[in-house]
Amino acid sequence: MSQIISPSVLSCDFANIQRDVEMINNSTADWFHVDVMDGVFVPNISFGFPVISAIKKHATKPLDVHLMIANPDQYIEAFKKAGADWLTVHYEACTHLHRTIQVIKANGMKAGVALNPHTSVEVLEDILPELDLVLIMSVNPGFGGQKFIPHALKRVARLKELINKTGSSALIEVDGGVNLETGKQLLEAGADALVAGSFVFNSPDPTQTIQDLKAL
Ligand SMILES: O=C(CO)[C@@H](O)[C@H](O)COP(=O)(O)O
Ligand SMILES: [Fe+2]
Repeated sequence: MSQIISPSVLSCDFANIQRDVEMINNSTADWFHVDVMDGVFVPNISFGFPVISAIKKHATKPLDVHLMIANPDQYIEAFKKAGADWLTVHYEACTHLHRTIQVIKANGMKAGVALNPHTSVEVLEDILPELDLVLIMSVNPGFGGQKFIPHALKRVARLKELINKTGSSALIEVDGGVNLETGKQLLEAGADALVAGSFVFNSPDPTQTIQDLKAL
């Protein structure tokens, strides 16, 4: 199976959101990466339910929703209603992570857990068989366009070993500073899915850039 490419709509032109959604529809991208930031868990605010619903209305591919919010439990059902297919919460934002995962799945979504750059992948060992996805942050969350933190490569390799050891079928997704160079290294380390925001949307031909990432 080739890698999953999930362009981050955080970097799209919000005045032309339908155009950018159609671009992703017509590209070789697999998912839409949708970053939700609340100004509490991360020092930035992105967008909420009306924007996600608007994206869902036009998207022909699954929405991969990355919640950078405190108390995500409060909103799980609402994200399902807005159109999330994959819902990823941060380990650092959840006190009862196991319960949160069960509730996401009970609401008919795939369940993911994101790890900040400082959080050891080993903290997920015991619940890996329950997870559909682990999102390794290769930048500190909150902003697009940041520089890739190289230790993400070792983290992906360690997580891959744990996934194999526990018999989990979780996908490894990586988010932050992904381009052709870091993307290639991440795939070699064991990543299954790459998120790319500024690299796609700041390029002269986003459709081709998505294709280039898909062809790595
Ligand atoms: O979750 C985040 C940032 O917190 C990301 O999904 C960004 O949207 C990725 O942007 P680039 O680093 O690819 O520009
Ligand atoms: Fe993200």
